[in-house]
Amino acid sequence: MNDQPTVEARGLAKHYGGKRAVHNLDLTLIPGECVALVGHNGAGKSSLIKLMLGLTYRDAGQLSVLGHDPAGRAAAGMRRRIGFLPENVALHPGMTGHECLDFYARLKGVTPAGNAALLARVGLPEAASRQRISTYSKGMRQRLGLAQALLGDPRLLFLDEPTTGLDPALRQGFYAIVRELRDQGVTILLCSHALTELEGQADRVVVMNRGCKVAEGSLDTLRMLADLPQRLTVTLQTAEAATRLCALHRLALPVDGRHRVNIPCERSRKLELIRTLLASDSVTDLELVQPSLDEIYAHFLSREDAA
Ligand SMILES: Nc1ncnc2c1ncn2[C@@H]1O[C@H](COP(=O)(O)OP(=O)(O)OP(=O)(O)O)[C@@H](O)[C@H]1O
Repeated sequence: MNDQPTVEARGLAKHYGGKRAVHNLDLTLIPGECVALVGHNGAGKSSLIKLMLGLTYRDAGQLSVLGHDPAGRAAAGMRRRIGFLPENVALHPGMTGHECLDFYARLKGVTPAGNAALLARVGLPEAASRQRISTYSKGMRQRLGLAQALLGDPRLLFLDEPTTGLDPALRQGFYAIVRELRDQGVTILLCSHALTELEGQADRVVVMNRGCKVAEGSLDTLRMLADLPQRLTVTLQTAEAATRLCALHRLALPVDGRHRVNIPCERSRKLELIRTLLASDSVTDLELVQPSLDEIYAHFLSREDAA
């Protein structure tokens, strides 16, 4: 597999009037990786994608996409090798799925010969592709949007909130296609707010806030960097034992009536605490709960806000 970066950005910046959308951003994407771009609304994710697509021009920095400056003269050829699924994909309601895909194939300058296979690949049955888009469910529209993004076998794929509104089965199907593409060497940049569903899907996560990259790494790396306390969920035999444990750790009393107490615990003190708890006869169960991805994400954003 070719390891030349698909995207290389150095000190990238974009302003809209006085408003900072992307600031001093460095980013490298290589073939065969799926990178998740996460951040609050207005963090600059779409602005970054627009720069990489050559839809807007940077104010500062260097940017190379598939070996070209996306704002340069040779960019049209480069764009043919990029697929883009916008958050709100524009599909003409009066067209059938087939007609719509043919239309986008012509726009992109690729042959529509493989369109039927492409529709089958994204799970849009032949009969459905002959229906008008106005009759489509959200899942069908999203699958057609993905087929549009896959036209011309792109080497680089931008997916903006691709799973919003999809049921769990469709989401799984969607990620199966993403994994297949990644294994074929396609670079995938996926914008998402749904961090929990990225576990096992994204090789790397880039966290953006107010136009800046504030953290980057695999989910495990981000977990380690955040170093948030884990939590021990302890189940006790009696309400009295639960009350005593709460008092010992200065915690609020359990409210679910199941004698379960959640004790936050620093990684370095975990084993000591577990040993003490196991020595007590009143403990009937013990579970170690890791900080959720949403908590890790909130940690990086709050750290930046404080700075
Ligand atoms: N065309 C534009 N004109 C003026 N300001 C803009 C324009 N596009 C984006 N912005 C501003 O740039 C900042 C970054 O916006 P952007 O759409 O890139 O964020 P985002 O992370 O994609 O948000 P979301 O998750 O809501 O899609 C915001 O403050 C936004 O208001």
